[in-house]
Amino acid sequence: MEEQRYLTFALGKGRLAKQTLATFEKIGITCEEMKDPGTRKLIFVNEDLKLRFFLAKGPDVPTYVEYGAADIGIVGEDTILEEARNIYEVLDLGFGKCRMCVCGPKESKELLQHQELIRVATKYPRIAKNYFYNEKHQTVEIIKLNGSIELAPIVGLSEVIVDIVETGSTLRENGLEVLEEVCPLSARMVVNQVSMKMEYERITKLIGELKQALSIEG
Ligand SMILES: Nc1ncnc2c1ncn2[C@@H]1O[C@H](COP(=O)(O)OP(=O)(O)OP(=O)(O)O)[C@@H](O)[C@H]1O
Ligand SMILES: O=P(O)(O)OC[C@H]1O[C@H](OP(=O)(O)OP(=O)(O)O)[C@H](O)[C@@H]1O
Repeated sequence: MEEQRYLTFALGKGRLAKQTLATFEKIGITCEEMKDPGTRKLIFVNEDLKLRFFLAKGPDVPTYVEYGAADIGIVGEDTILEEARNIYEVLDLGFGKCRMCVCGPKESKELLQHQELIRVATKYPRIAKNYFYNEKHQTVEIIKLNGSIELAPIVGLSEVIVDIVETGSTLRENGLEVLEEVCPLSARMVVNQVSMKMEYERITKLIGELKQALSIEG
């Protein structure tokens, strides 16, 4: 019998990692070594199940999956939209829920309503551009930042931001508010296009098990 090849998973390192591992545990996929917070190891193997896991920066997950270095990835919908890679999005895992929003001081609401040429600071230039240009047909100046986005309107770098809102506490503590909602977000499973064909049975079985464990309909 032909030996089964390893299925490789790329998992986002940050906020989603813990829940992703907990979800896999529910369907009997464990990787104890990976849970060691002190480890500097980057890749983990489950010999029995013929699975490999690695942790990567969120925005790199779709890249690994597109090139086939990973068969499967778990990453936020925001990252999938921003990276726009050729990959299949196969499952909404239902955790990591948050919203992509246009935020700012309440005075900026009027600037949005009057379609003024405003500055928009964001870590997500593609999502921001799509929202303002294709959905709202508003010309804006997009300024790319890499973090602490809420600072931008406070220090006068931009009139608004496009950023993730979860509890809303970062906005509240900085005197900002949600002005418009761009889209809801959650963690997704993505699959390499060739792997989907070559490993169809294993991957669809995995999707079925995850759906059952997470009580996802359909
Ligand atoms: N409050 C939140 N802030 C940011 N992301 C959140 C939040 N709640 C859920 N998420 C989801 O979790 C994913 C991972 O978030 P995380 O902050 O760990 O990664 P990142 O923003 O890509 O990394 P980094 O903070 O290292 O730049 C996001 O892409 C998003 O889908
Ligand atoms: O609505 P909340 O629950 O307050 O969460 C939203 C905040 O969390 C994220 O920032 P993160 O902590 O990832 O830091 P960063 O801004 O440096 O990316 C996001 O960019 C918001 O700033």
